[in-house]
Parts: sequence; structure tokens; C-alpha cells
Amino acid sequence: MFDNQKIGMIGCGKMGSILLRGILRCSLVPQGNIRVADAVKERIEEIREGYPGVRSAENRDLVRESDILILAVKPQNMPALLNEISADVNPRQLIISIAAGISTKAIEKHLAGPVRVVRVMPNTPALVEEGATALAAGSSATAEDLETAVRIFEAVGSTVTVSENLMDAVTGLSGSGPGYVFVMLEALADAGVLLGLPRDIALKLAGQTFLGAAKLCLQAGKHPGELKDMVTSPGGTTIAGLKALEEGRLRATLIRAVEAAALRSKALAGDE
Ligand SMILES: NC(=O)C1=CN([C@@H]2O[C@H](COP(=O)(O)OP(=O)(O)OC[C@H]3O[C@@H](n4cnc5c(N)ncnc54)[C@H](O)[C@@H]3O)[C@@H](O)[C@H]2O)C=CC1
Ligand SMILES: O=C(O)[C@@H]1CCC=N1
Repeated sequence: MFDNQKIGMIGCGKMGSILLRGILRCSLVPQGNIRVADAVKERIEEIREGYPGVRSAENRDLVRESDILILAVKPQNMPALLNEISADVNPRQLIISIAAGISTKAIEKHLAGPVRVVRVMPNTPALVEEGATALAAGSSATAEDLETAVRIFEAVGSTVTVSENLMDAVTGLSGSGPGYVFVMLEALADAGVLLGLPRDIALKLAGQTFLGAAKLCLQAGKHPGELKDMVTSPGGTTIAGLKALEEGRLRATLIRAVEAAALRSKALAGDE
């Protein structure tokens, strides 16, 4: 599917380089078919050290040479970037944007033409091929474009396709979600340390508990409440811990975190 396609990526920071690694690991295209661009020279040097076959180019040259163009710069940098490349994009290209909050409509408007855009929200566990990615097609993107984008992100984890009005919710939940989980992991490990466990053992137990519980929930296809009940013996230890969580309003706090991040995603659109 990708053999003769040239992929160009503008923005090789945290998320861009994770994606690049996934694309190359799965051999979606040979290294020679990938071009990268970044405003910071050191980022390009790091990539060329890691992947000697990947070539770099200036933004506009890269756009002209790409069949699939991945835009992985910060939302705040998108308007200037889109203006810079607007004369070089063409309707034969597929444009994939991973920028939080930036709608396909805004991209289409900046590029001033019938461009095929797919908006994507990945997350950092893509680094270990356990990413959760949601995709939404823009007005001119074809079913095949969406399928192409899905194939790229399946290289780094699992994917869902949603309608674009749900992308802010996705951003608040799975896009930002790893940040919440890392804070919870750190807190669980700190608790272990408080109770006398060595830090490395506490972190290992906390991490494996998250991993195992998430896998059990996804694979068993059971409601998390039912799985929670399986752990919770009458008069036992878990219910004592759960009572403390309820007193600390953990659930309401998590719901508010996702809501706040989704609102911020929506607000980034206003910054366009
Ligand atoms: N970090 C994360 O967990 C996730 C990030 N995203 C989205 O991915 C995008 C990138 O985020 P990060 O990788 O975290 O940011 P980052 O700051 O690590 O990377 C952005 C890169 O873009 C480069 N850049 C900025 N303007 C440029 C321009 N005009 N031309 C060429 N390069 C340019 C910067 O030098 C930088 O290396 C953002 O839009 C963000 O919303 C999406 C999902 C998760
Ligand atoms: O914090 C951010 O803005 C990016 C988007 C989703 C995850 N990280």
C-alpha cells in the first residue's frame, strides 16, 4: 500500500519522532521514502543519527515531494506553517494533522484549496506500540485517505474513527490521558515508598498493576465496576482504600481533568 509513496513529516519533536519510529519499525515505507523537516536543526541531526536513510528537507521542498504529509508542530505554530506551505500543497496529497484543537476546516481554509485532510489525535504510548489514536476525516478526504491514515497509526497501537466534533473529547481523554496516568502511577509508587517499599519495587508494582488492570478490562470486555467488585471483599482491604478515594473525590477529579483538557483543546482552535 505504501511502497511507492513518499511520506513527509514537518515537526519532529516528541510526537513526530515517536510516529517516525513506528512507521519505520513496521516498514510501512523504506527509509529513503521519508523526508523530515524541523525548525530546530538538532532535532534533524538526532533523527539522521538514528535513521541514516531518512532525508531532511526545507518545509516547502518537503511538501512538494510528499504524497502523504504529516503535520506535527504545536497548534500555535500551525497557522504560520500552513501559510508558508499553502502554495506547495496539491489535491493529490493526503495531509494528516496531529495538532490538538486545529480543525480540518481551519486547515482547509488556510490552504485555500480542495485539500484532503485527516485530523488525528494520537498519544505517547505509541512509543511502545500501545498508542490510542482517534481519526476524523475532513470534507475532501476519501475513505481511502482515512484507511491510509488508520494504517499509519495502527503501526503504533490501536485506532478508532470518530466524527470530528468528538475530537476535543478524545484529546481530553486519550490524547492528554497518559499525563494523568503518569501522575497516578507516581502517586501509587510514592505511597509504596511511604510504607517502606524500595522505589524501584514500588514503581514496578504500580506500573504492572495499571498495565494488568487495563488489559483485563479491555480483554475481558467486562464493565470496570464488575472488575472492581471482583477485587473488593466484604470488610476487606480494597473497600477501605476505595472509601478513601471517594472521600478524595477521585472520580469527579478525573472527569473534571478530561473536561478541562477538552475545553483547552477547543480554545486552541480559537487561537488559530
Ligand atoms: N506530546 C503529546 O503527547 C501529543 C502531542 N500531540 C500534538 O502533536 C503536535 C506536536 O507536539 P509535540 O511533539 O509534543 O511538540 P514538540 O514541541 O515536541 O514538537 C514540535 C516540533 O515542531 C517544530 N516546529 C515548530 N514550528 C515549525 C515549523 N514552522 N516548521 C518546522 N518545524 C517546526 C519544533 O521545532 C518542534 O521540534 C502538537 O500539535 C500536539 O498538539 C498530539 C497528541 C499527543
Ligand atoms: O498537551 C498537549 O497540548 C498535547 C495534546 C494532547 C497531548 N498533549
